[in-house]
Amino acid sequence: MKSAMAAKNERDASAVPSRMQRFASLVLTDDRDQRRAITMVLTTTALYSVCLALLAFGVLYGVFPIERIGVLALLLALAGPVFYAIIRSGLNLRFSEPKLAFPQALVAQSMIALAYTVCGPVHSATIIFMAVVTVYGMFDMSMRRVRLVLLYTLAVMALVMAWKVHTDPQVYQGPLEIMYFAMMATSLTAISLLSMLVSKMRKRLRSQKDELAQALARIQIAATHDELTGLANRRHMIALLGEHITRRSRGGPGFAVALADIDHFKNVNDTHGHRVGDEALMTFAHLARVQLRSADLVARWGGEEFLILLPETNPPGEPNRAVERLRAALAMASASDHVPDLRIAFSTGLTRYIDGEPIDDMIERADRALYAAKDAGRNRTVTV
Ligand SMILES: Nc1nc2c(ncn2[C@@H]2O[C@H](COP(=O)(O)OP(=O)(O)OP(=O)(O)O)[C@@H](O)[C@H]2O)c(=O)[nH]1
Repeated sequence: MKSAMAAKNERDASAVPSRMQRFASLVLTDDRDQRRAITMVLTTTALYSVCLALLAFGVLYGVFPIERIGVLALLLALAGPVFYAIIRSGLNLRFSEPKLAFPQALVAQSMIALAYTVCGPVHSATIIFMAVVTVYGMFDMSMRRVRLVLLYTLAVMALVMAWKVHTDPQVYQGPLEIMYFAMMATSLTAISLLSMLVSKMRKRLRSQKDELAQALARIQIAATHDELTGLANRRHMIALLGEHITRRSRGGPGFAVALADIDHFKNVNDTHGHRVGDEALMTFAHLARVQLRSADLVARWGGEEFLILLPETNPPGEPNRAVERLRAALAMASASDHVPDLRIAFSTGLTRYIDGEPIDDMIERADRALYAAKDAGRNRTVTV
């Protein structure tokens, strides 16, 4: 069996980030979205490195002279680090699309167009990289931006091809260039259409995810709150009491509970109707929120009964004062807009939590105190 010390050391070790994690934090940052953006830049940088290696290979075997590819090589070497620096510094967060997929796609297509003009006999092979860029954009660009990148690419390539046919007809032969352009336009348009479909699907998925999150939040509120008064419900209050008991067992503050029951509530319903009765319950809930301390928690325990959790804060006796403040406020306030003269009062059973006792024992004691308050003439607090 592991010693307590060994287990503690293990826990401590897992809390300290490993060297690898620290390196990843440094290079990729700890922000999830920024990490995704940087990962994309690093991937394209790797692709640019492969292109640089291919250029070096071409120069080495005399496919094209070194002076012709100088500018392209410089751009390929700079593009990745420049985008990395922009994103790593957080400058990208100022833009509407922080991943910078759109400008990166435009830069990539421009470099490929440049490669097309300098790669001599292998120029037609560079077109394939344009398809790669379009596929990349699929996951991060809106439909509008995919369309813009396509139009930009086709326009630039039409100009580049026409210019090369005119200035270097030996290598860039008119009929062949027309065929290359047609093949490129067809494949890029097809990929862009697919890209737009994916973009549409992503948008739909995102809105469904948002709707689900909202529905979940609504369900959580419905499961923990009372519909009429908006107060915590009995189930939620039991969970809150459990949390306070756990905190207390770990040396946290003590607390008291007050079980409050509206006096002669049946009369309110019988005399003025259920709707006015509901309004009276809402008035109680509203004033409880306003009059109790911010740390106090109120729940509708059932019917016209409410449970107030009163954490013990200095000075002692404060819980009782909070309840009496609520009593005084209710005595002054109209309980219903429909019956302006209607006032409601309540009786309270108040008790402190005794360390180690089960929740039910404390509630039972508060209930007994509540009955004693009713027996003693109502509209008062009995503390046990
Ligand atoms: N309008 C309304 N009435 C409710 C609701 N829940 C419970 N009640 C009513 O609350 C009344 C409770 O009546 P009783 O238990 O006899 O208590 P009481 O009339 O307040 O008498 P004491 O507690 O002895 O002062 C019943 O008439 C219930 O119908 C509710 O959500 N809305």
